[in-house]
Amino acid sequence: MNQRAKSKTTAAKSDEAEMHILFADDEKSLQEVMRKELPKLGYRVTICPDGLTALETLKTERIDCLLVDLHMPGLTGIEVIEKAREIRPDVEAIIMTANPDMESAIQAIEYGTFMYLTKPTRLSEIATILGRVSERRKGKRMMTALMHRLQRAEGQGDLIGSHSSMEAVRKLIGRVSPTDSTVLIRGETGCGKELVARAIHEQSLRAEKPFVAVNCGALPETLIESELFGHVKGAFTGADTARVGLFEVASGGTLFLDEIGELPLAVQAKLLRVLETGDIRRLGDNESIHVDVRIVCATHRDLDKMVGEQTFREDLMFRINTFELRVPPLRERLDDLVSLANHLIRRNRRDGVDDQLFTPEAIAELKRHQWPGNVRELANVIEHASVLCDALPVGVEDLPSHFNQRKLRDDLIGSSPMSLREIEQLAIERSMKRLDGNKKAVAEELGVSLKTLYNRLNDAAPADAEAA
Ligand SMILES: Nc1ncnc2c1ncn2[C@@H]1O[C@H](COP(=O)(O)OP(=O)(O)OP(=O)(O)O)[C@@H](O)[C@H]1O
Repeated sequence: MNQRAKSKTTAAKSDEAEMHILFADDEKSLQEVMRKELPKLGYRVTICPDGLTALETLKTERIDCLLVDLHMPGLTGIEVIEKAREIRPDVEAIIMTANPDMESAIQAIEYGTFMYLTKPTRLSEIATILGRVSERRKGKRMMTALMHRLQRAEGQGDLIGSHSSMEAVRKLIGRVSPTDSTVLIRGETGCGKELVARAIHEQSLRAEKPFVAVNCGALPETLIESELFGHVKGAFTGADTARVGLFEVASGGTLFLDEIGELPLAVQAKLLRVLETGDIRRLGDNESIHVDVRIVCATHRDLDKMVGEQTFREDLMFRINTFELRVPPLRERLDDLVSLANHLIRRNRRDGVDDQLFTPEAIAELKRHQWPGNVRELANVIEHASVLCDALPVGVEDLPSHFNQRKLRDDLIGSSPMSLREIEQLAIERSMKRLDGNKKAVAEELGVSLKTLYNRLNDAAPADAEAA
């Protein structure tokens, strides 16, 4: 075996010792070679003398990769792959044949075969190909893991809320999704504009194609153009390699331009041209490329006012607001707060009883808040609570300190008269209890220096404080 094959052997062993290969071939000598050599490459191997045995094995064993001969007794390699797709859709497949022909090669492509090899095949070549299969599987697994993490962080993408204003939003999404119209989503920060954009994409005919979101406000002005349209090598200082822009990445799908109001005027002009012609030009390129992308935009800014102030182009405004959709702020649909809070806590916690995830006091506190940061602010509050709360339901004491302070104020207003000193001691006691006696955190929460806190604790219990 050559050096390259050797290095692949090591990689396979460390990266994916468990890749299970089914080798099917009626040639005895090849069976023996594979039985001996594939384990040396770090793979598990099952040998089958014909296609039917291969199929039976596929039903009972967790096979990751098929390495099959084209012409075998019983079933051909192509037939094995075709049937394998029904049993294990994610199985990778490699065909080997001493008699290659165009028809079987085309069929192999149709069934998503990874490689069509002509015999005799060197072992080093097989080692390299299996290494690539292993890499591909690793990439797929990583992608699945990332998707899970993203879903855990962002939720399943369900649009929660049964308030009439949300029902209206849902209805509009249903109407506009199947069309290719450009949509402008308006709403305050954190109210769910991106979630609405995703819903439009998912209910559209483009659902299987990419949904690409770009925050126009988060990119430096110098980078926006190359980010959106791409650039050729050497287009500007630092452009060492060519880069594909997000318009091309989103090809066939939806491009979500978040915070469109932040786009500089020069880029607004270019965007307008792209929307009118469907053609983009990479920076530094003379050729244009036609792209088929649906545009959905969002903003929390007053674009009409910006048009009046000439910071947003009127013609672009007319182009993007073919269809407008307003997502209501959370304070206008507080009836949805409980279902949202329940949904959000389930991103982090599985324990507790479904309809008792918050105490009535905690819900009352949450409902009293004005939520300037909307659902995103609520999501942050709930995340905070889910970390602090030992066992559900979440109580007022698990909410961030400003909720507690409001509770303290209400308690004090309703209590019998107290001296200022008593009120101060009460506030300290509450914070000490809540923050497990962490004096630094207590001082921070109460907005006093650590020294002042120690003085007050000394005033209350000189002997204890000295001992501490
Ligand atoms: N109706 C909803 N149901 C469930 N989760 C929601 C809802 N609305 C918003 N969220 C959640 O709140 C967070 C903020 O939502 P999103 O990013 O869609 O808001 P946005 O309006 O696009 O924010 P920004 O203005 O900052 O871009 C996300 O975690 C999202 O999953």
